Amino acid sequence: MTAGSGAAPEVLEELNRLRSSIDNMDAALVHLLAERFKITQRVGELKATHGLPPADPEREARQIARLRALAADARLDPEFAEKFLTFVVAEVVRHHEAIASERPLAGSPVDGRG
Ligand SMILES: O=C(O)C(=O)C[C@]1(C(=O)O)C=C[C@@H](O)C=C1
Repeated sequence: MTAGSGAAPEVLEELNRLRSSIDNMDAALVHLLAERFKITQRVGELKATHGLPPADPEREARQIARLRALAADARLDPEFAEKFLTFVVAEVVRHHEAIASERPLAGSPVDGRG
């Protein structure tokens, strides 16, 4: 059964209005994430070039604490905010590791500059 079938027309209109806002927010989230990944791509290249480790657990701990506080203020479940950040950062670290495995270190004989 389709959501809302059999419901009054005004209920279906309200459902459609709400869904339209959800679609806008989902689009905004995708664009925000795409911009975040563009920046982390540059971070990954910087780290790989200079031999820095892909993950920084202390930075992550500070980000989690900050996001949990922001979530609580915004009445979003802090557990959910932490899970979301952890999920995103795990993907970023995976990208960082891939970049590091492809890219020579700055100053190494194969970096093309030495
Ligand atoms: O800030 C960094 O060092 C990053 O590589 C970015 C980032 C993030 O996505 O926010 C990813 C991995 C690190 O463990 C911490 C943070």
